[in-house]
Amino acid sequence: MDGPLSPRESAEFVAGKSRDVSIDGGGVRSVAELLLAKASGPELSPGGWKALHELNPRAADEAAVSWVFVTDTLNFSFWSERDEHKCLVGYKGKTYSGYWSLCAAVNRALDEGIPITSASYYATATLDQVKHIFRSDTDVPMPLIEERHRILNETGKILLEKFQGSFLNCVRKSEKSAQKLMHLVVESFPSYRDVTQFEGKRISFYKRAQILVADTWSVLEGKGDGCFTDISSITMFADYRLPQVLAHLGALKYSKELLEKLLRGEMFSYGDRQEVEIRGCSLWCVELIRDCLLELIEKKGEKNSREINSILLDYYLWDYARDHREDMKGIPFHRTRCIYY
Ligand SMILES: Nc1nc2c(c(CN[C@H]3C=C[C@H](O)[C@@H]3O)cn2[C@@H]2O[C@H](COP(=O)(O)O)[C@@H](O)[C@H]2O)c(=O)[nH]1
Repeated sequence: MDGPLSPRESAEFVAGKSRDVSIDGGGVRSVAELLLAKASGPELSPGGWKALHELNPRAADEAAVSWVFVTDTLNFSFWSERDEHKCLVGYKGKTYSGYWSLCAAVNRALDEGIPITSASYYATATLDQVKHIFRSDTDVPMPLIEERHRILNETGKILLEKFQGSFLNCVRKSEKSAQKLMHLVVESFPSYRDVTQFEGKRISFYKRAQILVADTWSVLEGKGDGCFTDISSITMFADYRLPQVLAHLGALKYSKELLEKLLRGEMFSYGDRQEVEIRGCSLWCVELIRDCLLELIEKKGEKNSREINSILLDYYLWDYARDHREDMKGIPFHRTRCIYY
């Protein structure tokens, strides 16, 4: 059987048939103009991954790559039923929520001498050990902790069997191709298989596999084993924050019916038509924003020394969503509980 459409093909296909989500051309342009002002700044450069985020590894060695692998293996579903009542992790005097609570818990475990980034540890870690590592400072635990335990054991066992326990070995098998690495990850690790159906076609968004490739590129600073020749073929990562920020910025529009469902906080199942439309249109929207931004840079005559790609746009927009949480309160995010994003 043929594989699913690629994330980019899937997004174009979904956007072309979407009923409840649409992309606003004017909004796309205004986001591109917002990004143009940042095009030569640190936020839109690969170095921003380390410079702007204190929890990310400083090094570019095997341990740092292992850190990226374990965090991106668990990089899903942090939203809480009530935003004022959520999992929080205190680390080195700061309190972290959402995705950053995961990273803070990983760093806290390492400081406590727990080898959470070693496959030989997490392949057989018990549920109690995993609950301890990802413990919350509030009475709200990290969501899906049992699934996180199962995925850690499954992924650790496969990494030991197929790649001698080192994700860097998996990276090296990709021969510096981002696409080869993405497909090797999806073929090897079941929890990364973010694939569903839409209008009779098998489609993929591969959100965690793509962000894993992107974060590997970032932690290795685009050099050596991380010098992927086709890194710009990786698309944005179809999570639940990017749609929210794209709607907030006017680039994504929801039908009245869908907006009312979102505002009621209704749950969506992974693969529901409207959930797929939100993810697919968001992904396609960022592709259009990138195209528009590259045109604006061209027109400005600015020789853009660095290539702007969808990864850097995604990172920027995700960080923007974090920094503008208050302004975005009125724009809901879609609530799906799953292990894929
Ligand atoms: N599209 C996209 N989705 C991303 C990320 C990241 C973390 N990357 C950062 C790390 C280093 C880089 O510099 C990035 O700044 C997490 N997520 C997703 O968001 C959701 C969590 O959100 P909240 O509940 O607010 O913490 C959840 O689905 C998670 O999988 C990203 O970059 N892009």
